[in-house]
Amino acid sequence: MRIKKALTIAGSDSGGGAGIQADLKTFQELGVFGMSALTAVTAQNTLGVQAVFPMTAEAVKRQIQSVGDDMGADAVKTGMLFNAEIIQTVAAQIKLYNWRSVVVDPVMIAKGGASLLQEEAISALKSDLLPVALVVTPNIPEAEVLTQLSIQTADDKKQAARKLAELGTKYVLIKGGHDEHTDEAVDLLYDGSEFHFFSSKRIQTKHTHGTGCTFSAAIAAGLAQGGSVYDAVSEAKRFIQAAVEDQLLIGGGHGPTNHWAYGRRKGDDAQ
Ligand SMILES: Nc1ncnc2c1ncn2[C@@H]1O[C@H](COP(=O)(O)OP(=O)(O)O)[C@@H](O)[C@H]1O
Ligand SMILES: Cc1ncc(COP(=O)(O)OP(=O)(O)O)c(N)n1
Repeated sequence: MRIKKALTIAGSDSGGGAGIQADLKTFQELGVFGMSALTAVTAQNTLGVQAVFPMTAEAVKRQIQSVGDDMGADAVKTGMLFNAEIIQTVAAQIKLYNWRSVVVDPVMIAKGGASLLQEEAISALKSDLLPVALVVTPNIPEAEVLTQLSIQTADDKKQAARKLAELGTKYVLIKGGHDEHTDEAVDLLYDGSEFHFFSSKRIQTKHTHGTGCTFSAAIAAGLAQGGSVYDAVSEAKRFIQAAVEDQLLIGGGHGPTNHWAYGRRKGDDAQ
């Protein structure tokens, strides 16, 4: 049996809801062997981020090389990268190993407001990382920062997606989790010529910690298994919907999503 493998390059969330922990749980649930290169350690729980300890760029590079030189990766996703030096190192390694199925989740700010990316690193994200991405998955505030556009309407999302595609990424997926005035959670995928909307019922809950990490990891898992971007996003949308719907109710703040829910539902459907 040749199992497919995915590498996450991201930060650690001690609370287990976001970051590397969410990514590895998602890979596991979707039948993909998960590997990791840690960019930062955060002391974090459902109440917020209490501290951030970045790794050196050299430490990040060495982890990626250990995976790349021996095991290889069928897909890669990036999450919290924290500073420009780490971003430049990660982009260079992606090029070196000629990894093509690359999902970039441009993580900037955690739900509680803590900064997970230094402001001066945004230009490196645009100039170095987005050109090597197959898919970039900003939420609305991240898309606004990256494009300097205000995003209120579906047309604004389309304009922002076009502008992001000009930076070199092949597919742009603008997530609608922050669009809280609608009853739906609508994500927009742009493939360079056409727009596709992925819509689901918005769940009224505060337990959405790690939705972005989980969603982008699920897309990477689909790509690792050889699926198209459209199919990977479709399945990731079903995965995140189930994970938000079947609440775990852990912690006193924004609790983590349920990474088991999708697999359990599929198991139930098969019976
Ligand atoms: N309350 C919700 N109900 C259903 N889906 C949601 C909800 N919140 C977020 N999502 C979905 O989770 C995914 C991640 O979106 P988002 O929360 O915008 O990302 P981030 O965590 O990066 O801010 C998207 O597919 C979005 O539509
Ligand atoms: C270590 C780490 N990485 C990323 C995030 C942000 O995760 P995200 O999925 O965007 O979820 P919220 O922070 O919005 O809940 C994080 N918090 N920690």
